[in-house]
Amino acid sequence: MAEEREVLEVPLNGNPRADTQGETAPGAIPSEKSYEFVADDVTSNRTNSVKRMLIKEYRKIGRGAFGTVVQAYITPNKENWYGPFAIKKVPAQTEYKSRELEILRVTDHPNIVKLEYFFTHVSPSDNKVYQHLAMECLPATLQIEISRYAHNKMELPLKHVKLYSYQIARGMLYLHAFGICHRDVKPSNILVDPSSGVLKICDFGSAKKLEPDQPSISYICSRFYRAPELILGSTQYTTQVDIWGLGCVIGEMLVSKAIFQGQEPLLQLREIAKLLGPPDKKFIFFSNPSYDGPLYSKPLFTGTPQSRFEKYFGKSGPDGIDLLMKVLVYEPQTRLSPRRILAHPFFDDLRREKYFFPRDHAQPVNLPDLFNFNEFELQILGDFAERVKPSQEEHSQ
Ligand SMILES: Nc1ncnc2c1ncn2[C@@H]1O[C@H](COP(=O)(O)OP(=O)(O)OP(=O)(O)O)[C@@H](O)[C@H]1O
Repeated sequence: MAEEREVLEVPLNGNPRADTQGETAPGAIPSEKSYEFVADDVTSNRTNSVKRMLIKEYRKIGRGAFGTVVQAYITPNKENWYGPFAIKKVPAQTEYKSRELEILRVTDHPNIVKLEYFFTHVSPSDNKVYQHLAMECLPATLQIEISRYAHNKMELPLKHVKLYSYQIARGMLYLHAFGICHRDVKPSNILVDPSSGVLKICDFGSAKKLEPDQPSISYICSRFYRAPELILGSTQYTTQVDIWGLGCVIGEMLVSKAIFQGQEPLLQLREIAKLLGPPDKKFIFFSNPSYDGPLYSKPLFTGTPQSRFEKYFGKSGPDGIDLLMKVLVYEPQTRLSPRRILAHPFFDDLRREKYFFPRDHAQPVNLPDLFNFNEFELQILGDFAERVKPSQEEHSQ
């Protein structure tokens, strides 16, 4: 999947070359305090070449359950600095290969974070070996972006919701075509550049290539974003668990808070039933024949699910409500597929108008390229390609 590309040598204060797509612009190395070390076996993910490199780490930009993420620059000769990168450090696995590295090595897509280098290094603080994944660095996560608006008692503008939702779905179209299920879709695992509108899915630490008829553990995914079949304990789930996560993320962008906030794992299903209505007994049985938890079979609201969706997500308009009602569906096989999501009228604005207003910008900015599909994506889209792409007329506006 990943194309071989020429190694990128970006001069420290120079402009990145025009063909440096995916490489972060260098800028000047910050003068703040840094931690430096030499790594002997830095592999370039683009060329597979292995070099001894000097790494300069600046600041911690993320912390997860398993490791930390730092901003860093890398050089083979102290003259040409590459970066900034986000280096994710996780304890090196000795007994089995890291799935995150395996997946990032083969993925190559505008909406999937790009791995540039990887290496192992012994941490001086605990003498343990850590795997280092040096990825392109984006300025924010969707969680940060949502909370910036919420802080000012605002919600993300609808155009931004569309722009971000579309790119998540496009990333999923690509991943799911390979059977890769992310399994931890949530706003803090979605990177964004709010000034350009570019979005990339990150954190493949829980991801797995699902094989038909092979069971997978159900205890994955952060609680608020877990698909109903995972809550019920299904071990035969599909990549559609990510589509549920996408629905939760779209809802969260609209209302500035997680839409299903179960205080305990099984109460999560109750939160879902408050919007969707009671889950069907057949669905529960198919998800897990030995499920013996609460069924929430009594309606928790009066009126129709449609009226609930309208009440929760009225801001998204009829198209947004229609999309959410087709994504937040109990039965995974009925949930929309990524290509049907991309073709949904909710995204027609993106096909019609080529600009958006980033936060705090009075002037419009061009949308990132949302329709530069490669041959592989066109193949997966099939007949849908014409519905997803802007029509020639719209394009020339
Ligand atoms: N490429 C990147 N660019 C900028 N920030 C990043 C990047 N990758 C990760 N981060 C930051 O680091 C945080 C943690 O990264 P990541 O989710 O990959 O680690 P994790 O240990 O799996 O975390 P968790 O346990 O929360 O899922 C992200 O939420 C984000 O804030």
